[in-house]
Amino acid sequence: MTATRVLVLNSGSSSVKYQLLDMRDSSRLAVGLVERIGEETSRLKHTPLTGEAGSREREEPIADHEAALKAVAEELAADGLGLDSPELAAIGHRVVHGGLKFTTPTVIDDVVLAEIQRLVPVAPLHNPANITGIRTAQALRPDLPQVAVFDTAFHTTMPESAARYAMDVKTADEHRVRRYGFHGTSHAYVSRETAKLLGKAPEDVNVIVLHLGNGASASAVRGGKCVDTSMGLTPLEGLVMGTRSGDMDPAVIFHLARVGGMSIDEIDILLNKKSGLIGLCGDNDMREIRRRIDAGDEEAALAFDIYIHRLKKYIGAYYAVLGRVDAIAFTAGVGENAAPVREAAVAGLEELGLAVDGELNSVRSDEARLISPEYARVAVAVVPTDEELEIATQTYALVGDRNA
Ligand SMILES: Nc1ncnc2c1ncn2[C@@H]1O[C@H](COP(=O)(O)OP(=O)(O)O)[C@@H](O)[C@H]1O
Ligand SMILES: CC(=O)OP(=O)(O)O
Ligand SMILES: [Mg+2]
Repeated sequence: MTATRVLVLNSGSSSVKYQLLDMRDSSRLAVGLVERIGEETSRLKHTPLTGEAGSREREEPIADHEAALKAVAEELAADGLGLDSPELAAIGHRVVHGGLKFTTPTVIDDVVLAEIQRLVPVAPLHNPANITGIRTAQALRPDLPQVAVFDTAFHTTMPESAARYAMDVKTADEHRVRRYGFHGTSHAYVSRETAKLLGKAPEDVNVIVLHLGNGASASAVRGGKCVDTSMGLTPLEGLVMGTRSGDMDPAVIFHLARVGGMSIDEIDILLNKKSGLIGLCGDNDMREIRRRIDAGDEEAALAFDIYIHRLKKYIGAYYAVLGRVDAIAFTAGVGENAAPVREAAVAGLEELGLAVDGELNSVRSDEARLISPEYARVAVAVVPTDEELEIATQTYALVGDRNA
């Protein structure tokens, strides 16, 4: 039997998203999500897509990523899609930080795993979860190729002028301090899908991709290659996010330490987990923020305005970096669903050829679509991301033929 299935694991700081795909036609056999790992009650939502059965949910304490993955394996087995299947060709893992070493998907061995471990200090919320996911999957199927697909890989084409910070070169090099960028799998997929939507080859289009999830980043993509992105050494820089501050004067940190008496670890937690939208108004979910704004809540309205102001600055900056922009693509949870964010982000930018058609913008759909009016010089699009499909495609391209 030819093994044609790939299991994809996207382990986040407190969640695991997973998909089992059949790569003969890239169809999904099962999808699911484990949330609130390590909290009092965790939730596992599993959806088999092979038969008539609908989604199943489990609410129980799931202590860590190892327990989460074991629960996922049980759910898959209950549908006859267990990890012991001979049809499984590989397991693909999202790995957030790959430094400069990993520019392509990579079969994981001890050396690769050690390098991912070495990068934990620059992706403290993400790489540890990725490592646990890999180790647990290896224990469940030691015979299978495990492939790492790195968030940083797509950004390794950035020129030094965009990737380097303006600081002492020796210190920067010694500690590998530079812009790496993240969400690269999404930026790559969405920029390609945007070209497709325009009926053009990726080489022929310049796109600004706005990946607005809980973590959020922007990228400038010229002819299919990333030339700048908003996240930096770590996923803290750039846009206002659900719980992360994004850009600020680095001296804020010295001030909080010297004058505020805070420790470095306290400041780290403050800026990564208690800032952004949640720090500004107590909520990090854009749905809740919009509901509060509609009810007249001024704190939520200011948080929204700060979020949009930053987003607009990046649109302007990347417009200038690219010189010519063919499309702006909104993606991820907020970008795909929050019409008011899309409308506000391009409001007033008609001189740049940017506009959003109110009616098109209000349509809800899972399809990639244009939301700019016919006359606009620059296409504005909503392009759903699919990091799991992209990871599965890259994984199977690397190891699929080993099994043929
Ligand atoms: N219908 C919706 N309207 C507005 N915002 C939404 C909607 N659905 C999801 N979101 C936003 O998307 C975010 C999650 O995005 P997602 O891309 O899944 O993030 P992550 O992968 O970082 O967990 C939520 O926190 C919420 O702010
Ligand atoms: C890198 C990053 O910020 O990822 P996420 O949005 O999944 O937190
Ligand atoms: Mg995400």
